[in-house]
Order: sequence, then C-alpha cells, then structure tokens
Amino acid sequence: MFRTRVKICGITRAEDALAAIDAGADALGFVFYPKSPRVISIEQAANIMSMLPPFVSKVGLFVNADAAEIREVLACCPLDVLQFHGDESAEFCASFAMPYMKALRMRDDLDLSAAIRSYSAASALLLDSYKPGVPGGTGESFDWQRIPSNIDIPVVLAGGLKPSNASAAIAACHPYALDVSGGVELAPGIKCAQKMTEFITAIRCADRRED
Ligand SMILES: O=C(O)c1ccccc1N[C@@H]1O[C@H](COP(=O)(O)O)[C@@H](O)[C@H]1O
Repeated sequence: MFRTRVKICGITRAEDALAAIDAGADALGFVFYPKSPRVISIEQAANIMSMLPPFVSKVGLFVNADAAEIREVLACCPLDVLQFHGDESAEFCASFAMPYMKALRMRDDLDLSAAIRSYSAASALLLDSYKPGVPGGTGESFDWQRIPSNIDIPVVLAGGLKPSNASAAIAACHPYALDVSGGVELAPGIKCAQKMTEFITAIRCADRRED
C-alpha cells in the first residue's frame, strides 16, 4: 500500500511538534520568513529540533532569503530539507548541496513543464496555490486536475488542505505527500492536535481506498 507522506508546516511550539509526530507526521516545517505569522527564530527552532525523536524530517522554509541567512540557520538547526517558496533559481536552490523542495505557485499562466525541467535536481516539487502578493500559507486550494500524472519528481501537494479535503486531494492527483499549515491550526502558528490527527487519519483512510 502506498503511504502518502505528511508534512505539518509552520511549527512554532515544541508541544505542537510532538503532537504532530504522535499523530503520524513524517516531516515538520519551520518557517524562516520574517513576514509570515508563523515565523520562528533560529534559537526557538533549534530548541524544538533538539527535543525531536529520530526519523522525522526537519524542513526549513525560506522565501527569497540571502544565502548567508540560510547558512546561519543551517549552522544552528539540523535541517534535513530546504523548502524554497519564493523566486529562487535552480542554481541557488542547489548551492547548499542538500535536498531541497521547490514550491511552484500554480498561477494560471505558469508553464509547469518548463518549471519542472528547471528544477529537475529538486528532491520534490511542492505545488501550491497562487494568490497575488502572498508567497504561501494562503489557506486556499487550486484545481488539482491541473497536475499532470507524469511528473517524474515527487509531488508535494499544498494549499488549503484540511481534514475534510485530504482524501479528495489524494484521489485527484495521488501526490507523494500532502503539506498542511492553516488547515490544522487554531490560530496562525498554533497547531491543533485534534485537527492534525483528523488530517492524518483521513490520509491513511484514503491510502487504503486507493490500494
Ligand atoms: O505558512 C506560511 O506562513 C508560509 C509563508 C510563506 C510561504 C509559505 C508558507 N507556508 C507554506 O504554504 C503552503 C500552504 O499553506 P496552507 O496549508 O494553505 O496554510 C504550505 O506549503 C506551507 O508550507
């Protein structure tokens, strides 16, 4: 049975990180984007990461950050994957010599095939909704039928996911992983243990149905 992976993004509190892992999350996202309501300091993130058990991926999210800022985070936080959610070039993303995901915002005129070719060295492509002026964490979904079935890089689906639409998202495009932030929150940056459990339970049910 294929197991759709789950990333819970926008962790700012240790108790939420541990609740996400208890619920079955495979990866936790830490937002190092100063304008996000879910931004976390390097010190806070390092402290939370020091409490985590092994075998949970720690993902650092950046939006058009300088290489120096990213290196400062990497010096203190044991990140497994970088998530680039801005206009970073493929060369920039690859320059840290570690696994990365490139977020592609699905604006109507996006040439998805060209973007996939550009970021062919990415470990995964994260497909998110497009909302002008907002780089991510929009809480809005996009038309999942726009995702071609033949992408040969793992697809992480994001944008407006929540317990009530996780199953439909999997049925629509069979992604490698779902990435959620706002859909499992009580308030920006404050996760809800019950919603995280409901989200991951819905995914496991969908996985069984797809088998
Ligand atoms: O979460 C944020 O605040 C954020 C800010 C800037 C860029 C990306 C951000 N989060 C990512 O956005 C998507 C979708 O989030 P949501 O579930 O719709 O709230 C997800 O990949 C987050 O990692």
